[in-house]
Amino acid sequence: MLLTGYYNVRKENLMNKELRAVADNIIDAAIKAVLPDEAVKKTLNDRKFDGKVILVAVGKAAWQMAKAASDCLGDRINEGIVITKYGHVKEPIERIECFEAGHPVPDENSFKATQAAIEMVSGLNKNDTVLFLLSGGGSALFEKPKITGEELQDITNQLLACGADIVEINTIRKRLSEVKGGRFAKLCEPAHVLSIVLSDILGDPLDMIASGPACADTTTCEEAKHIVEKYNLNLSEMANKLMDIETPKKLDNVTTFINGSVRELCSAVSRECLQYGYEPVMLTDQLCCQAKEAGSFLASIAKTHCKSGKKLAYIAGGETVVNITGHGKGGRNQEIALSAAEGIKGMSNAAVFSIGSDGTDGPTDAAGGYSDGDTAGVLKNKGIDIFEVLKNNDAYNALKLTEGLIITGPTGTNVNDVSVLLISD
Ligand SMILES: O=C(O)[C@H](O)CO
Repeated sequence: MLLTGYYNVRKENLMNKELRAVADNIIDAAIKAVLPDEAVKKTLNDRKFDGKVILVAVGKAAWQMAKAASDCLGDRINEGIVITKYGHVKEPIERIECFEAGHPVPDENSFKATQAAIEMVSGLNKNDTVLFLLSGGGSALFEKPKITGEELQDITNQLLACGADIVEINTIRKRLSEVKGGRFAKLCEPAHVLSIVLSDILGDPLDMIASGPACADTTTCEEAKHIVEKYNLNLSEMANKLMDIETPKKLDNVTTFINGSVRELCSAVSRECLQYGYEPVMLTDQLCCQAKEAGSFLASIAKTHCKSGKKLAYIAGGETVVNITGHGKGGRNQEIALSAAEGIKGMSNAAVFSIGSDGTDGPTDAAGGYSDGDTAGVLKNKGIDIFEVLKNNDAYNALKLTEGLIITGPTGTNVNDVSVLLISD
């Protein structure tokens, strides 16, 4: 079954149907290859548990990870809880209560579900295990704030708008929370926490992924206070005081396995490109520049190699950023595809696609975008200027007109983004 929505839409605007079909097939297969199921099962297979097993799964991939654990351990799991984003629970899982909650800003359901998880892990003893399945998105979904919910939402909005990176954002989040920065593992004591983590942060800093609820914190009060000052954050007296309280620096009850990251996504894309006869060239798995720059860069590579007579696939994994200057609709992957469109204009053998592996790019229903040599011309004929669209951050509406949106729905995984330039012979 194809995850991508391309086959459900009209295609007459697209010049290169073949490249689009290849792109869709690569995306479909690569996402399946980075679903967390096999990695979760591999970690759990043959593992012996003494006492109770309580499953707590948190993040955008929580349902998928919990389902894999449940398929593997069956009734060895006593009870459990899934806390994931709205629309991400696929079906009930036996013995496991599934909650959906707010992302990227936590909401009442995040708080309610987290309280239920805390109650589930309290009163356990030394022989019991908390099976903690963690993926990105967890910072918003898993939260019991030390300040009011309203203030936490306000500070989250300030952090998301001020240009702070995820490490800075999560350094602050940890101090405002009863569960982040290793505090959830403390709440599980004396039970053992077996933590399986899917990374959505470049370089896999364990204590930063979903703000590290079961990981000793490496950040300090000084760093937190510096971030407050740097971005001129508006904090209440209470929130300011919390910046002075240290998080756990050592945890004795946790074992952690990292089971997937953007490297696996890039490798999966690479393997799929080979299947279609495209020689893969891995540019980076640490892409972190402006989305627009990444798109222009891929287009420049196309200019150099489009006459090589070879089938080539240039792959860049990571997570780009968008500086919001307009009021349009879009996401970083859609901006990459659209900004590449101008540079590959008129090339009959080049296409660029870019997707978020979780299936959500920005606040849209698209996972990312696709453009080829025809995209810029189609938009021009409709009187649309790509530079103006990018200035207004409106890539979604432009790509919709060229049938360049890639729609997968929630995928069940979350290992950053991948962008690909395809050049056919
Ligand atoms: O939840 C979060 O904090 C981000 O997705 C990074 O892991």
